[in-house]
Amino acid sequence: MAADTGFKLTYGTMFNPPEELHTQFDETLARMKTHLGQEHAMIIAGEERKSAEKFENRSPANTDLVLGIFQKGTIQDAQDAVTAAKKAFPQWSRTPWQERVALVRKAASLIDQRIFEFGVVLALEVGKNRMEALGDAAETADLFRYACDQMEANQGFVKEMGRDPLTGYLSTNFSVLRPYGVWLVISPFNFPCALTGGPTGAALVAGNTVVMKPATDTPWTARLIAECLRDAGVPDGVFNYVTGPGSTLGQALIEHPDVAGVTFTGSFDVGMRIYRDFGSGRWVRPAILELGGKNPTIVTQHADLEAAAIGIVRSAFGLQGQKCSANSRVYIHESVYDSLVPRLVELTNKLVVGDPTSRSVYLGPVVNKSSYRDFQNFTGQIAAAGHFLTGGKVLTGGEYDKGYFCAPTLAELPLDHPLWKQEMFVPITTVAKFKDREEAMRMANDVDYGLTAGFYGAPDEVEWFFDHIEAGVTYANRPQGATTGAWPGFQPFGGWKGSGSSGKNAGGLHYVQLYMHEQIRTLVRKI
Ligand SMILES: NC(=O)c1ccc[n+]([C@@H]2O[C@H](COP(=O)([O-])OP(=O)(O)OC[C@H]3O[C@@H](n4cnc5c(N)ncnc54)[C@H](O)[C@@H]3O)[C@@H](O)[C@H]2O)c1
Ligand SMILES: N[C@@H](CCC=O)C(=O)O
Repeated sequence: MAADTGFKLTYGTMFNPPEELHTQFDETLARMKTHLGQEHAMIIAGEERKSAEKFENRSPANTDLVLGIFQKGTIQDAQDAVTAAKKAFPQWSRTPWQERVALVRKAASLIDQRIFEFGVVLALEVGKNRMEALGDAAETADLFRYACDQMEANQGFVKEMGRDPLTGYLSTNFSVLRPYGVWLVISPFNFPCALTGGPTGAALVAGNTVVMKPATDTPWTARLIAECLRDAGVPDGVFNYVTGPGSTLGQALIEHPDVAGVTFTGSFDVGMRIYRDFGSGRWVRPAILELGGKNPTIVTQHADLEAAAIGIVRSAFGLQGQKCSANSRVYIHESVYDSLVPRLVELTNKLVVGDPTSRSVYLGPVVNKSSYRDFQNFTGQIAAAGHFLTGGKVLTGGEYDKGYFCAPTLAELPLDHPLWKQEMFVPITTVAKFKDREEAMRMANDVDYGLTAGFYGAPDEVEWFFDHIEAGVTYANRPQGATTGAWPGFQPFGGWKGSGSSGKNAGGLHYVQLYMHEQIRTLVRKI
């Protein structure tokens, strides 16, 4: 991104982008706004596929605005997509891994070339602010490249093992990682680029063929990924893009016996159901599940409170609290509570809420009416049991009346309230004080989730935090985000406990291997 400026966009660097990036975003937005509302087909076996029923993709910032018309894919479409992927598998899996790497790298470059188009689509259909939107697209290209780098660093995962200590024979052994077959990728609305593209890139590089199904709220971003793969020259049928409801199309894909593996990213409840349904096949198949979070931050009396305040507010309210990594619980040492909380409130009150494509806006709308109602329900519960430090209301009047806008909300709540353990996925964060850090750690770990966690304290407290916290991605003393903002190759992303099934993080050293099973090849020759 903006190579001539030397700027590398990550979620850590996105707060100070070069001016050129804004200019290009604005130009692309103006151009794209003139032809919204077009119809987009699915792609099955390399062909554009339309279905009888359609659905509208509307902007959550302005529900009058129809962004595009998408296909309500049927069970037949699901079957056709799996058939196409199955047919393409033998040739793709036998394509030398170096050629697969070259094609996926080319697709990554095409994402880079279209990055502002991706950014505009992500801002319009998800409601991401422009930097979050561009970040999601840039992360996707880097996830593609990271999977390619891993294939190369491991020479395609063909490794010679020990030779058997036999007399009169030469017995060689090789470990070879090989693809499974048809891989299903089901993605959530909140990172429709990285969480559709990341698993797809890894699955393809490994030699699987793919069926990708995005969330109903975010079909457009996934269509752009499909176009980049197609335009890079990935053969017909190797990837297939279908759109439609999870409960029908998604379920049909999960139940299809020819699907060899799945990566599902989404809520705990849907993920666990998929895990059980997928487990009812004829044999055990790999299911990579990336699920929800209830991410804590602990602030001790030795913390840099300004760094803590900035990091917490960024992670609590970035993307309207709709990140699996969002900082939804904050535990603060009682001696610094009265210093830190007013600063959290002050920074929260400065956040601009509005049209996510506007440069000054930090919080766009929540994604749909259901999330808007969730916010009203949760704030109702908080009003009854605790109290708001700031926020607590949906926003109305003017442009707010057309979309799903909510005030970023900080609240105090009794520690035995169920909302301390439930993922809310809206811009609400609860804060509480603690007396000693062991108590804070107990509370931090006392949830079913274990995705990300943050800590602010003295350097000699940091190892204690890392050693005791139960989470897959952990950050200490980080103003760029207390619990959010992982980047491939820097902070591979994945969860423990109810937050993830594989124990290996995306964009990391052990990820692409999840898309392959091992074959040991022993060859004996008499000598
Ligand atoms: N751990 C992670 O890396 C990670 C990342 C992003 C989001 N998430 C989680 O995702 C959730 C938010 O996303 P969401 O609201 O889109 O999640 P969701 O669970 O409602 O939906 C996720 C996907 O599953 C599909 N789906 C729904 N029912 C299905 C079924 N029966 N069969 C097959 N597919 C089905 C949906 O259409 C969508 O594509 C949050 O819980 C968040 O924490 C986790
Ligand atoms: N990878 C993102 C979160 C993705 C989940 O929603 C982060 O690190 O903040």
